[in-house]
Amino acid sequence: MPKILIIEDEAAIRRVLKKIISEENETYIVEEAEDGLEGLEMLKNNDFDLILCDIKMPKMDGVEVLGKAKMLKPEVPIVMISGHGDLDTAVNTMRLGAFDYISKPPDLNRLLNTVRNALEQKVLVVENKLLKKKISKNYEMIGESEAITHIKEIIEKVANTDARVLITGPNGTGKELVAHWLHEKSSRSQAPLIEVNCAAIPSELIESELFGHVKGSFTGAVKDRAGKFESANGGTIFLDEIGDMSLSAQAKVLRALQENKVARVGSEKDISVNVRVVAATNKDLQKEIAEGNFREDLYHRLAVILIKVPALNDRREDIPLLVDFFADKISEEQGTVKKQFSKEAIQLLKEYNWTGNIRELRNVVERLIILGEKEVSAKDIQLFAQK
Ligand SMILES: Nc1ncnc2c1ncn2[C@@H]1O[C@H](COP(=O)(O)OP(=O)(O)OP(=O)(O)O)[C@@H](O)[C@H]1O
Repeated sequence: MPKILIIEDEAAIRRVLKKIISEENETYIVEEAEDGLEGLEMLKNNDFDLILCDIKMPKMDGVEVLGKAKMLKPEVPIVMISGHGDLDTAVNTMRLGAFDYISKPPDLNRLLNTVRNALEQKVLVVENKLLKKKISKNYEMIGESEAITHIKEIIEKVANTDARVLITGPNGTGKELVAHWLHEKSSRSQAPLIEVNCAAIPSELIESELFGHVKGSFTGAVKDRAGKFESANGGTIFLDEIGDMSLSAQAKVLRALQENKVARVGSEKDISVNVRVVAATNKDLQKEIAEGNFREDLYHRLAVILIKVPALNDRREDIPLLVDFFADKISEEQGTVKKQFSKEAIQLLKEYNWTGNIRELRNVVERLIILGEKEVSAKDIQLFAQK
């Protein structure tokens, strides 16, 4: 059922809007906020499908509410309500991402049409996003820096072998991307790539997750179950965050790598598997070995080929390409015209003090696209950097 939020300080207008909308369709759920602050608070805590927002309001005006709401939930369409004096502002808000505007006093037909269209578009945007996520091979590796070129060369060379690969690098630098490329470019690409996030699985469950179990082998093992190694048979297993794996699980993985065999928890029977192993970690495994947290023999088994993915700050020359790539993707996802970034803006992004995580760059590009003018300028970036 579509949920609509009206942010409007005049109680009389709120009442009229609510009455018209609720009477039009009884499945519409209409909620009200008296000012922008209250509206944003409600938006934070609830999922709305549409917002109607007045422009002139005390505490926080509608334009500011629009900017903040777009940052919080970019997919929710916002229709501005304009009074006599702020028609120009209303027109301008469309450039800031408003879906449409209506004038006070609201014209019944125009209001209902706008509400219908906005709700339809919301459904489309969300569906589109989901589809894109599903079908897009989200694994394009952007970059022409020396470091990225070197990584691409290694991938080309080793993808089609069964050599084990250990990928290291800080969080969010593209380790998972490298693993996907290795799989996609290998002769195993028709078989599955099975990912296991070793840090996310409690240590007492990791063995059963990786190797499976037989019914009754522990409380909760209600039936036989195959593990990830078996599921990945013929393909690749990607052991992400391997530096976080317990020592006892490491011993089991070592055996699987040495013998290409696994045994389900609670069973004596060995099962042969043909799996290529790719692992990744953001930890310094040499240090973990020195501290007794990681098995040296396992390290040597895993790190036949070592790929080090650099942090974003060590490959700043790729930032313009990445910004362009993300701007493309974001406009595609939002169904809007791609925004350009001025040369000066790109330069500032190149010099920005990043944490190194590429997700941060993507988020910043998305925010700038939503809040910036037709072309994102150096001023937009300076304003952003002050916050
Ligand atoms: N070279 C690149 N080109 C395009 N996108 C990239 C690139 N590197 C990373 N990304 C994107 O950045 C995000 C983080 O990448 P990824 O998940 O591969 O990093 P990670 O190192 O595995 O992260 P974590 O350590 O958090 O698991 C993803 O959305 C990915 O698509």
